[in-house]
Amino acid sequence: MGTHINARKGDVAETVLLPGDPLRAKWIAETFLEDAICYNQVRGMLGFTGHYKGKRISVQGSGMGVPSALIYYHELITNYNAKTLIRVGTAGSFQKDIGLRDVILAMSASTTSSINDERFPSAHFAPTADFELFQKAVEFARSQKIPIKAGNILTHDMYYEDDMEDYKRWAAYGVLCVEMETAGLYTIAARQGVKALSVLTISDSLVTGKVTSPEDREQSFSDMVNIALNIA
Ligand SMILES: O=P(O)(O)O[C@H]1O[C@H](CO)[C@@H](O)[C@H]1O
Ligand SMILES: O=c1cc[nH]c(=O)[nH]1
Repeated sequence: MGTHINARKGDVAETVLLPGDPLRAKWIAETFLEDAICYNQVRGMLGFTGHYKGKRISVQGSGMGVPSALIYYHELITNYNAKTLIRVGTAGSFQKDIGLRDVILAMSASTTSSINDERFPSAHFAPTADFELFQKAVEFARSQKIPIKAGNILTHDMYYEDDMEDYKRWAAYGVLCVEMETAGLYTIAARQGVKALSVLTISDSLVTGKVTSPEDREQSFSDMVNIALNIA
């Protein structure tokens, strides 16, 4: 039914959690969802649908970077009728008071991606979170005493830069952290009239050089998943 997601129309829930890593999708489905069924294996980009507290939820890997992620966001919205898209991703800290495993809500996403240059020649669209989802996430995190920070993040096209000190330009403007998909998510959500929010966990720090393990990135960070599932 889709080029990159091969499922039947009703196989995907209206609410979809979106990690970049397909194995994080599998871990979320196996750890948090009841009766989870795998609906997609095309290119190994696993997608599952199950139930959380009685609500039908899907979780779909999206790959790394805006071009890959937009393929999955587009097919989920236009082929499978997804209405609420919540990214659950990792990010690198730009600020010294943001450390490993801290949870970040992306209110907006600055970007080095050129996806909107054609849409808005000589102008700049500001990709922004859905207010209702954002507000619910803040309320849920406070109720569970999960510390969060919220603000502008950077969606970068490159993980490895020539100058790894370049982050300081963004940090000076208060940008909290870097990842690689949210600006694409907020842009397509705005265009298609659906809700989107990115909930991120800091997996490494560009300030201190500290990193988490690959296993951590795949299989931990349950605070962000709990936030995403409970606002879904
Ligand atoms: O952990 P995920 O969701 O993949 O997100 C981050 O991790 C990847 C880079 O390691 C990029 O996709 C970036 O956005
Ligand atoms: O894109 C990303 C994701 C995690 N950490 C980074 O430094 N960059």
